[in-house]
Amino acid sequence: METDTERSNVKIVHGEFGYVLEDVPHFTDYLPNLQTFPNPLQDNPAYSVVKQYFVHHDDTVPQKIVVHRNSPRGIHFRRAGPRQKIYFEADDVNACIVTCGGLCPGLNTVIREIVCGISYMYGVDKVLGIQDGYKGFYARNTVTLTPKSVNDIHKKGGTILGSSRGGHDTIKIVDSIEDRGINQVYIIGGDGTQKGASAIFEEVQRRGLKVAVAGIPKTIDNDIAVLLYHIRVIDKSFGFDTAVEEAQRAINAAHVEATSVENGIGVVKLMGRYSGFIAMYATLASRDVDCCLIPESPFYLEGKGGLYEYVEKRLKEDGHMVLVVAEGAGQDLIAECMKSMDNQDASGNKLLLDIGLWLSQKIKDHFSSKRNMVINLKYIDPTYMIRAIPSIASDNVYCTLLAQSVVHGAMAGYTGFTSGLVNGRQTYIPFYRVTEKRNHVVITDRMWARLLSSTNQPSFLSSKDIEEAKNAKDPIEWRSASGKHLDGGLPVVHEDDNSMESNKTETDSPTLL
Ligand SMILES: Nc1ncnc2c1ncn2[C@@H]1O[C@H](COP(=O)(O)OP(=O)(O)O)[C@@H](O)[C@H]1O
Ligand SMILES: O=P(O)(O)OC[C@H]1O[C@](O)(COP(=O)(O)O)[C@@H](O)[C@@H]1O
Ligand SMILES: [Mg+2]
Repeated sequence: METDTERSNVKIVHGEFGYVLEDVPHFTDYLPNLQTFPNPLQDNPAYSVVKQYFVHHDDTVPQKIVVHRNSPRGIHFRRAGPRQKIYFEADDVNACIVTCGGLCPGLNTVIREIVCGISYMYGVDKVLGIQDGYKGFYARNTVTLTPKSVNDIHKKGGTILGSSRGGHDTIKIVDSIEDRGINQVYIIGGDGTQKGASAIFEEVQRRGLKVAVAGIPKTIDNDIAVLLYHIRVIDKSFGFDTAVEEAQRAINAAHVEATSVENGIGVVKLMGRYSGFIAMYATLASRDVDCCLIPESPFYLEGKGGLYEYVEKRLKEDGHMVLVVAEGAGQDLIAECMKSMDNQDASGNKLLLDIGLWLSQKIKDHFSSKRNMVINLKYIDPTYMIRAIPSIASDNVYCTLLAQSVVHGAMAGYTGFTSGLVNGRQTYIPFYRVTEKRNHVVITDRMWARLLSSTNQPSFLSSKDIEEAKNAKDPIEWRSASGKHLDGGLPVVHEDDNSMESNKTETDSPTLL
């Protein structure tokens, strides 16, 4: 892995008492003597009562908010928001928006708010929608987006622009950007998309183009990492709250089914290829779940402390149970039973075997053949229903903040950045921080302990596992040390420095997500 000093476009500013600013690239880094313009917001009636129109050039947001008396001030990110000087005149802006990867509630809200924000705040009226993801740059027509055409789209699920996996061809994409005279590119997508955005930015910079490339992080799985020394930076991604809310309906149905019959078991599969955040938060929110299984925490079926034993205990005590399983959980167990296919989708993501169906069948077989018990198991797979709905109110507000922030950043000449919420403040984060690793539930962290104490389920960890997890250099990826790779079977790359520090800080991190 590239270190910070080897990376291009790394802008680190050091200050007193261990203050560090991880700054984002700006046009002026590679295009000197650009003309600037006064920000039209100062004449905008919406801002007329705001005491301070513009973000102070020195405003930064700390990544770490729990500090000790003598600890250094640590890493900061540039605060998002309108700047006094901007690098585009309204008539010169030719913006485009693209959505890539899997669906996520809130995509249309982000599109709407970029179009409305850039139009109402900056007077820009040329915004193109790129259809069907990255490949749309060179293989599809574009659509014109206006505040009128996007007015109601936040009420619909999905993305009005369409999306896709695969098809990222940096050269063809940047050729298309140049040919169309586009000078602001807004890219909405997950971890793969942000990697693609970073490649586009590098190529744009190499060609010396005055084109702002800005990302808006999207992931229903909450697996966009933005890790600094193993501490999560972005609080959460949009659509996540909606997904957790919608998952409650499936869990509730499973609970009703399970409580209505003798020895009822409700199994609900939720999305989460590599990260079990939706399953974890849906479980914590619901209180009807007796067991939550996620990719980060290994489990086993047979014997003492195993899943079968726990299911039997719950049935004997309560007469029913509800089990939530994230789609990436237990893949090592299925692979032992079935010939692993090792297939990938067009973007290179591993195609998973269906844990929900497999586990349901295993439980049925166990109780009928080995325990001679009659059970009634109902399996619910609401995964695509959850991500196809429009976003709920809190996510809509969040999408608006992300969209307006990203527009302010691009107008101010920042580029190669993703907008993100850090400790409740909107910030600009350099691409390389978003693309380094995936975000995972840290099972040595307090949040997973909270879940275990809420469901009262076994941890399924042996004392050897616990020791390994606690002593792992990287608490997020400890399973890889024991040969169980979370990230699609690929070896996980570790950051070697600061790992001891990370052990301490991650455990103390109060961040919910
Ligand atoms: N390492 C990469 N470099 C460039 N583009 C990538 C990379 N990984 C994924 N992409 C592109 O990003 C898009 C979305 O990626 P995908 O993994 O499907 O979804 P998501 O961004 O939601 O994780 C696809 O068009 C894919 O080709
Ligand atoms: O849309 P597909 O190709 O069926 O893939 C399903 C995957 O998409 C997701 O919903 C979102 O994944 P991305 O954020 O990587 O696009 C995952 O939870 C799920 O594993
Ligand atoms: Mg992804």
